[in-house]
Amino acid sequence: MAKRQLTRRQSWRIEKIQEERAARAAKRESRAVEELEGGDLGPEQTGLVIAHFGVQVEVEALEGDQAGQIMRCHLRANLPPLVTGDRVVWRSGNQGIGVIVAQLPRTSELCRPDMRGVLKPVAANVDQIVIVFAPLPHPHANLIDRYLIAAEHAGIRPLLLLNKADLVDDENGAMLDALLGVYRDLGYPLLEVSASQGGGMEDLMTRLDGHISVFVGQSGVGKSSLVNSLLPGVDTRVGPLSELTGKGTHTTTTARLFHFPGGGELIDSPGIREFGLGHVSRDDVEAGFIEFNELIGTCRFRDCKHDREPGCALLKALEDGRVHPQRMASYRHILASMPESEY
Ligand SMILES: Nc1nc2c(ncn2[C@@H]2O[C@H](COP(=O)(O)OP(=O)(O)OP(=O)(O)O)[C@@H](O)[C@H]2O)c(=O)[nH]1
Ligand SMILES: [Zn+2]
Repeated sequence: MAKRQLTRRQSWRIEKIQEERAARAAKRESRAVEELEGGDLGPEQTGLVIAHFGVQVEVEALEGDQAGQIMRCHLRANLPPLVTGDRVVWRSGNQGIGVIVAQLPRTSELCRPDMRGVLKPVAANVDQIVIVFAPLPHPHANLIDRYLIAAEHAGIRPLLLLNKADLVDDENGAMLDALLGVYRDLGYPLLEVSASQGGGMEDLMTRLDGHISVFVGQSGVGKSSLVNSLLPGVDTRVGPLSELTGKGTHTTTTARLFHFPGGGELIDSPGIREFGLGHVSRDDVEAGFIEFNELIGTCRFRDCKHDREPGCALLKALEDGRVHPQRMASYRHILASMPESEY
C-alpha cells in the first residue's frame, strides 16, 4: 500500500467512517447469530481460531468426528475480540456456519500497536518466538536483544535461529561465533540452518513440533524461505477462498495459523514477521536482559541509572565479566532510544 501523509482531520474522518462501517457490520452479525441460535445448533465443542476476518473467524474443530475441519463462525454478542490462536468453545449450525460461544483463557498474547498507538493482541497462545538472523544482512546484536526483550516481556520462549549457515566463511565466522557465544552463555537455545541448502532443517522441525511458533527477524534474513520450505505447497500469502469468486484473496494484514507437516503450528502474517519491541518500559527492558535479573535492585542507589554511579551492581558485573560488554552496550542503546518519559 502506498504511504500517504494524511491530515489529522482526514484521518479522523477515515476513522469515523470505519467505525460506522464496523457498527453496521456488528448489527448484521448479531442478526445472523440470532438466526443461527434460533435454529438447531450442534453440541458445544472446543476449536482453534486459525484466521480472523472482521467480525467472523475461521475455526478448526479440535474434537470428535469433525476434528481438523474448518468452519466459518459468527461470534455470539459480548465476546471479547478474538485473535488467531485463540481456543474457543463453539457450536456448529446449519449450512456449514457456526457460532462461537466462549473464549478459553490465553496462555500468551502477542501485541502490536494499532493505528492510534493502542496495544492490541494480534495472536494468542504463541509459545515460541523464532528470532531469525543470518550472516547477511549483517546481524545486529542490538536487534536480537530487542526481540529477546519482547519475548521475555510476552513470557514466550525464544529460539535463536541462524539461517544461511551456508554463507558462513573465514571472513564472518569469527564474528558469528562471538555473537552466538554471547547467547549460548546466557542459556538461549540456538540453531544453525540453511533454508536454501537444507542443512539443519530436521533439527528445526523437531524444535517446532509441539509448539505454536512465530518467525521474526530483519528483512532479508530468509523468513519466507524458511516458512516456504517448512510448509511445502502452501502459499502463506493467500487468504481464505472468496465466496463469490472461489479464488484466493490475498490478505496481507490478518494472521493465519498453519500446521507444519512435521508437527507444530505456525502463526504468520507480515505484521507478525515485523513484530518487535512495541511499547515497553525501562523495567521491561531490564527484565529482558535476563543476566541483570539478580543484579537489579542491588545497586547502592535505588534510582541507579547504571551509568557511572558508585556502587552500581551492573557496572561491577561488567567489570568482573559477568555481564558481556556487547549486552551492556545494547542495553544502553535501547534505553537511549526510548522517550525520556519512559525512564
Ligand atoms: N545462501 C542462502 N540464501 C538464502 C537462504 N535462505 C534465504 N536466502 C535468500 O535470502 C534472500 C531473502 O530471503 P527471504 O526469504 O525473502 O527473506 P525474508 O526474511 O522473508 O525477507 P522479508 O520478506 O523482506 O522479510 C533471498 O534471496 C533468499 O533466496 C539460505 O539458507 N542460504
Ligand atoms: Zn546500577
